[in-house]
Amino acid sequence: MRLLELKELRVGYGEVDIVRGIDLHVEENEIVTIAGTNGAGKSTLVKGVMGLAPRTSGQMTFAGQDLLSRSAEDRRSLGISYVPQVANVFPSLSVSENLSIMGRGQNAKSRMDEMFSMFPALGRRKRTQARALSGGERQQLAFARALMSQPKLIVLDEPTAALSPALSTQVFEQVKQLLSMDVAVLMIEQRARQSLKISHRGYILDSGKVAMVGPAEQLLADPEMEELYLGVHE
Ligand SMILES: Nc1ncnc2c1ncn2[C@@H]1O[C@H](COP(=O)(O)OP(=O)(O)OP(=O)(O)O)[C@@H](O)[C@H]1O
Repeated sequence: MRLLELKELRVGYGEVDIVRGIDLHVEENEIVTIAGTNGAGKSTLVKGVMGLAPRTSGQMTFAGQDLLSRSAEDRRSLGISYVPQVANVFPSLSVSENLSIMGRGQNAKSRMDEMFSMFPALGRRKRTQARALSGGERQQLAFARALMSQPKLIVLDEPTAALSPALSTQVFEQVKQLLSMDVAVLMIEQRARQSLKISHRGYILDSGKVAMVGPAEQLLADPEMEELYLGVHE
């Protein structure tokens, strides 16, 4: 089933449209990469999806329900979780506290236990303040927080941005594992090659528009893609 569907989406600040008519979709249990040039509008696009941009127009549905008319909070309640690039954990709270404040209802405790089995490093550091975690552990905590509400789609803004190549490889492995939790992933990445390798499909943005789109293996094999959009960060 088609989860997220954007048609002719435009997102802007003030007078200017940064995202200028984008069609994009994410199916259930699919990993989709958004890559492209600096300033192409990748973060602005996902802020538009999450209801965090000042001006958004076009069509946007989630599991068939209109998103544009809903608040950011309602969008999360429908089953979309967002992991921003920065400020994605509370540094002064412990690992457990970071998770428990995201949990709702009676399932919160068992969901936390699931998170600790999925991310054993967090299970070993339950009482540690988030600010004392390593970069990789902090990113795991950000994922775990986003998963607490049992979303159907998780939106990641450059999850490997501040990480070494070795830690980035670990993060990509963890993103792949999310599929086993029945979660689809929409991920912005500068490390486009690595990201496409674990994705089903990709969208390459340039100046607020989709420059290239297709199955990940097709994009990886495309000489134009190689020349224009790959290789800078790898
Ligand atoms: N809050 C804002 N107000 C006005 N303009 C903004 C705002 N945030 C971003 N922009 C502008 O929107 C354009 C696209 O930014 P955006 O962060 O979406 O690009 P990006 O593709 O995610 O880039 P990067 O890969 O560098 O993170 C940039 O020209 C940026 O200056």
